[in-house]
Amino acid sequence: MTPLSTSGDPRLRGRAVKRVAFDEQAIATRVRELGDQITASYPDGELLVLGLLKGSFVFLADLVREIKRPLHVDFLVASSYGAGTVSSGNVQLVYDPKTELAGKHILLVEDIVDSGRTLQVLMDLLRERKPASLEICALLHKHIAEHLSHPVKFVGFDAPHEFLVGYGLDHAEDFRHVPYVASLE
Ligand SMILES: O=P(O)(O)OC[C@H]1O[C@H](OP(=O)(O)OP(=O)(O)O)[C@H](O)[C@@H]1O
Ligand code: HPA
Ligand SMILES: [Mg+2]
Repeated sequence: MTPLSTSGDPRLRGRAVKRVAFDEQAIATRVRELGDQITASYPDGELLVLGLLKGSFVFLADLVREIKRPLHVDFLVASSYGAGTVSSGNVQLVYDPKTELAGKHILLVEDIVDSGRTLQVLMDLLRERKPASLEICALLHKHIAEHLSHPVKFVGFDAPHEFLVGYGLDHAEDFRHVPYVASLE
């Protein structure tokens, strides 16, 4: 972990950051590696990258620019944390993509896998749409999910067991625009 002075960062609303888990440079390097891995993994055919909002919006924007093959992008919106720091257990699908999924290679992009409840609900739903393949790419994985029926094929970083913010991740909607990933005091 990088000890870092973020006390003067005006994006933090005066909240103290306990530590920076992944800084901008580490994230950029890892996203480039993930892009290369994904580029090399897919055969011909239609690749649809499905971003899970809101949390994945920053990661998705960086990641797709590192995937060197044709692809389309669409989004899902799901929510279960609200203003809390633990899953409510109630995963609400707020927006369902209109794009046809049948016969396409679907890559679901997540910011973080924590309890795994979000992925469990969404993977069951997406599988029913008969894609040619269905895989997950997550920037962060806490490796505490007990009931994930589908392995996460592409993982950016193993994440510490702390509540993290930044690079798309929020606490009560704050901090999504912070360019590094940090844990809060
Ligand atoms: O593995 P889990 O315990 O289900 O947690 C992971 C999910 O929780 C967060 O979403 P949130 O409900 O906060 O919505 P958001 O993406 O709009 O912030 C996060 O962005 C992931 O999608
Ligand atoms: O650690 C986290 N931070 C932000 N959002 C989250 N959603 C699940 N886990 C987290
Ligand atoms: Mg959230």
